[in-house]
Amino acid sequence: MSATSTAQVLVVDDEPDLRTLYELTLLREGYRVDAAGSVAEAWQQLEAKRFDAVITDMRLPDGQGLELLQRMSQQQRPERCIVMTAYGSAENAVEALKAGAFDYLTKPVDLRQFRNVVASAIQEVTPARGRVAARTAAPAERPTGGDAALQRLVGESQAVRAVKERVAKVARSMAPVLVRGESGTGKELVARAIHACSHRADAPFVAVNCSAIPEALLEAEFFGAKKGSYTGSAADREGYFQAARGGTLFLDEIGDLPLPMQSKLLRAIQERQVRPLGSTQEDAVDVRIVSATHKDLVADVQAARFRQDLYYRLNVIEIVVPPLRERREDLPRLCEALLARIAQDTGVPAPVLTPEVMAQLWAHPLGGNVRELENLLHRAVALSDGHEMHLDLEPAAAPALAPEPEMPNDLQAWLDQKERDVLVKALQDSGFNRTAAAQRLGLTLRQIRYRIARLQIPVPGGADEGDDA
Ligand SMILES: Nc1ncnc2c1ncn2[C@@H]1O[C@H](COP(=O)(O)OP(=O)(O)OP(=O)(O)O)[C@@H](O)[C@H]1O
Repeated sequence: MSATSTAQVLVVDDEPDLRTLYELTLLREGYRVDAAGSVAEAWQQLEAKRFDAVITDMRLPDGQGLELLQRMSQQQRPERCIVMTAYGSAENAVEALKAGAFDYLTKPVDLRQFRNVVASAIQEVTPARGRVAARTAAPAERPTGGDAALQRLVGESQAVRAVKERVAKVARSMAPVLVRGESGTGKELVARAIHACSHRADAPFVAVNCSAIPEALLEAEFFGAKKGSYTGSAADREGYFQAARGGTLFLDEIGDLPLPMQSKLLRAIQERQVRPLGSTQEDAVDVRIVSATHKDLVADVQAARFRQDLYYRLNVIEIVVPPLRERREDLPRLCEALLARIAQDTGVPAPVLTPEVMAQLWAHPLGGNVRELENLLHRAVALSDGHEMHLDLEPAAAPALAPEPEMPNDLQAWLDQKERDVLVKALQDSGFNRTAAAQRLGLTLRQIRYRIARLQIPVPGGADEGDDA
């Protein structure tokens, strides 16, 4: 507590009474407090010194709190910024988080919440080592567990690197994150990495698969239940929100949450309080929400299957995890990492992955993404007779030639498909040696490259890479 007691806070509000109320509340917590009544005044103070946290009202006489926030982030100011928004203006809160606010509070501000939010903002700039050390060591602020979690996300493709950079960047705020991507792409790994890179890393990470919980139990599972509040509840029990206190709550398959539960979740997020089933009291909760879906939630919102306001709340920051077919260059690294993991789990040394097996994998559609790859390798290891590995793939690794239609109604598309099928087959047969495939089809290397690029056929190394010699 001694580190936080010297923390410096700047309060920006144009209403003198409220300003005094905030100042007194913070002084009582042992912070040093300065105050400003406008954007200009706040900026003057910020130019004169550094603070640990800035708390600003949204509407100020000479501008918006958001402007202050944007200016601070442009200048890479180290202060955590908390924004106070009018009740019901979800847009403002979301805007503020997107602009880099650490957190927001809705007015009228609940002082207990106010103290909690300021404390967690200050705690995050002031880890145990003390404030000065934390500041000078800004780039190392992320705990090393975060690096390990990022490394677990194997891949050096541009797409995966972008995901990792975004994870490291967004981990620091409280803003909710929605992770989108097909099944098996690694969304949960991303969520875990966000947690591990955040200052919540020492608190729990609670993963919930929303589609796996019977509807009747959802409320009790999420918010907890008092003894006897429903049939079979023999003791008080915590919900996920309480279990994740101080940490991260990962809501997987959020698109499968039934509408009534969506409303309850929205309320819990907005009010930061949950009421266990059968209880008269609300529990204050401090959790960061990371959710994930493989669905098109925008379409679900349009079809009234998903609440728009909840979508808006969850999707403050979006991370899209690309399917494996868009980052095939990661395959060798992924295979290596997955085989190492399998070897560790089974205690059986991993068999050698031959270039033939690699070519087979490369040509396989892998619609189930990394999870499918993992299963394939598991099976291959189990079936391998020792040294070399063999894959047991479905025969139709390449799309089979379609039966000839009587009359295509789009000739070009039909021809493209034919050409694609032939090229894929020739490439596969040659182990993805483009020179050999071209020769077989009577094309030059240049011609086959052009066709591969035009038809967007995924090949090892990409269509523009050099020769396959
Ligand atoms: N980039 C990666 N590096 C290493 N392993 C990965 C990677 N992506 C996914 N995996 C592994 O693939 C499996 C599936 O990943 P994960 O559960 O995170 O996917 P998901 O997108 O959450 O899937 P679902 O939508 O089906 O829940 C896990 O065993 C995970 O460890």
